[in-house]
Amino acid sequence: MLLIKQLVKTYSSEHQPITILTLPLLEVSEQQKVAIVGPSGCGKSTLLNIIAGIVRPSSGEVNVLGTDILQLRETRMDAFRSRHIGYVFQNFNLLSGFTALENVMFAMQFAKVIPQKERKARGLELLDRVGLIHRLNNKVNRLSQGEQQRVAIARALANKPPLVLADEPTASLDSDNSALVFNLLVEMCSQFNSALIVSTHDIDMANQMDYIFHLRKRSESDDVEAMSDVFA
Ligand SMILES: Nc1ncnc2c1ncn2[C@@H]1O[C@H](COP(=O)(O)OP(=O)(O)OP(=O)(O)O)[C@@H](O)[C@H]1O
Repeated sequence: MLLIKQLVKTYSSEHQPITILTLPLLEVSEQQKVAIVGPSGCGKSTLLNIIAGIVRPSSGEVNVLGTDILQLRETRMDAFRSRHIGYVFQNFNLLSGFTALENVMFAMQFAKVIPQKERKARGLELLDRVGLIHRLNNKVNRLSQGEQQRVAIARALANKPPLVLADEPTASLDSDNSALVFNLLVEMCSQFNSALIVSTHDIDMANQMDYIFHLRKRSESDDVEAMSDVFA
């Protein structure tokens, strides 16, 4: 389902390039649930954005569902993502001028995986599933933070994606909503047979996953060590 090999992400800075992520190997199988944990700045969001094809790595291999996504140009990557990957962001990333139902429907219209005549029924079913059937015609900017994240979960699962990514999906929520939203995300991925990769600082949430992947924050001494390996 997902295979990452020898991944490196480097950003250029004023003085010298800074490597913020190195990842020799990460493999996720179908329907597996994986937590990515690590200190702030270790590259969790960057890793998820690389898997989603939003950020390009400096080197390495990223294979999603048998496709080498680094070979896809931007428009083909957008189409691939919309069909195969659901993404739940920390700050929801909903279209604020539109209703809950419209947000879910737009995802289906763009991907064209769900036949047109089934889209409305599926949107209603998903919003019912996340407990928002009474809010479906409300503009999302009028919804509470927890409600907005539940719309985002419904949208992420709208196209029955085999892979769902979630970047600290409960970071903007209070503790009651956090548990509710996280459990909903996990349950819905199980229900729709989607693999889930979630970055989180919350160890209780990470412990609910099948596997915890620890990312270490890189330090300047890592680069010095790497340089001395090269010159050894
Ligand atoms: N476009 C960019 N240009 C330069 N540096 C960047 C860029 N994007 C991210 N970084 C740096 O890369 C590092 C990793 O960032 P990232 O957001 O992936 O970390 P994170 O583990 O998700 O952090 P947090 O837990 O705080 O959200 C940080 O030091 C960040 O400043």
